Amino acid sequence: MEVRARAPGKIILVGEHAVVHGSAAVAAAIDLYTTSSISLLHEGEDGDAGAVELDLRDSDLVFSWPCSRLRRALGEVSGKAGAPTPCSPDELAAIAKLMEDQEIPEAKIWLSAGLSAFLYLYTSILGCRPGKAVVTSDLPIGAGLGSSAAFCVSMSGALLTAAGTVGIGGGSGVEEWELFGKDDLELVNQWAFQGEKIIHGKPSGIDNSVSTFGSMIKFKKGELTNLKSRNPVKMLITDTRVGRNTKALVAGVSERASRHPDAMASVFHAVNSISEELSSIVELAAEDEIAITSKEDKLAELMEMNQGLLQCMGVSHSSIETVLRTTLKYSLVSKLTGAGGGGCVLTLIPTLSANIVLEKVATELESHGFRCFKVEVGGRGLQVCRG
Ligand SMILES: Nc1ncnc2c1ncn2[C@@H]1O[C@H](COP(=O)(O)OP(=O)(O)OP(=O)(O)O)[C@@H](O)[C@H]1O
Ligand SMILES: C[C@@](O)(CCO)CC(=O)[O-]
Ligand SMILES: [Mg+2]
Repeated sequence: MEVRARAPGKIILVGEHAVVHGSAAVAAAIDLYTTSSISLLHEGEDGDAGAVELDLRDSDLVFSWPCSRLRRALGEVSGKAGAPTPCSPDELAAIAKLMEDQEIPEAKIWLSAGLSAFLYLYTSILGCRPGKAVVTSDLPIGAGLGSSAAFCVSMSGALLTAAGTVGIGGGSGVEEWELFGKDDLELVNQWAFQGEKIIHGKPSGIDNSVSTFGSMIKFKKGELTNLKSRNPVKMLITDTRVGRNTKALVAGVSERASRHPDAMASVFHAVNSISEELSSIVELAAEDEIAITSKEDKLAELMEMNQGLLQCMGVSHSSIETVLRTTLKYSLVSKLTGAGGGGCVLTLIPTLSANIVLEKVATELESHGFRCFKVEVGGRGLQVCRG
């Protein structure tokens, strides 16, 4: 039987990078998903132990590891029902060796981090038994919208469901997306975090948490607060199409922080204040204590301040600056989202802004070779379907 799980990408409204260093950040799920499916296969009758296959549909690439090869490299891992054990350096080294068997095209070498996270999650949860995973995604990969987290959350959700560790009903025979209970979501989130560690190095956990639980959240030092938002914010997203890598950008900010500890501590402190203020504005607006236009003016100013501090951290990019300058011509405020260094930029769309302005700004941005799209913010997290 096939199990499918889908997990959303995210935007970070304020607080990226500083959140890795203990500041608060605010993030929200978006309506673009990564879907992972798992089908368990039977071992062959002629002593053939079968294989673990990963089909990355969007990249048109299929990877396969014979189970006998996995057992030789990783030992007799039997799969684990409970909380995850972090991937040890020895296990990581064995997984890196298994990557060498695969022919990853040079232009897609960045996929190896995702493949390593997959092998860790698959073998840790299901052991070295044969099976087939298929992944598709609406998200641009490596562009700041949490593609790595959506990959790890959807894969962990599908694997744990296939293992029978987390549960949804037997299914009504009609294909429909179902939600997990809170304890099951917590478990999926813990596994996804371990996968994110393989891809990001030192993740804060904000991306996998918002992808798992959905909605809009404040996140600080592993603690998550749900932010009720009655009038969801509207955002235009511009993908600069400049490739970047979250692991390298996070490491770069940490290096800057060790070169200038006092100055960077002040930057992180300022970001924390911005995130705290933004989350209380979102909550006040939900209770009708503040008018929508006043809320949007404040959000815009806080996002602008956060962008300045992200420049201080060294994670802006000339393509991001081009988006900022272009949207400012139309009195719209923007900031990078996710790890920066290229990738995606958010532009706050005020409720009263005219469609014609949006069309003009999007046309001008696209004339620079960027790609613009609108997203719904604050929707559902992980969902599962037994096909
Ligand atoms: N659908 C997918 N299939 C395979 N690998 C994926 C997929 N989505 C993400 N990945 C892995 O995650 C990596 C991108 O993660 P990275 O953290 O750098 O960017 P992001 O998650 O899109 O942005 P951010 O972390 O800033 O939100 C890819 O290089 C790949 O290894
Ligand atoms: C840059 C970062 O803050 C967000 C990436 O979406 C990294 C993290 O928190 O893990
Ligand atoms: Mg990521």
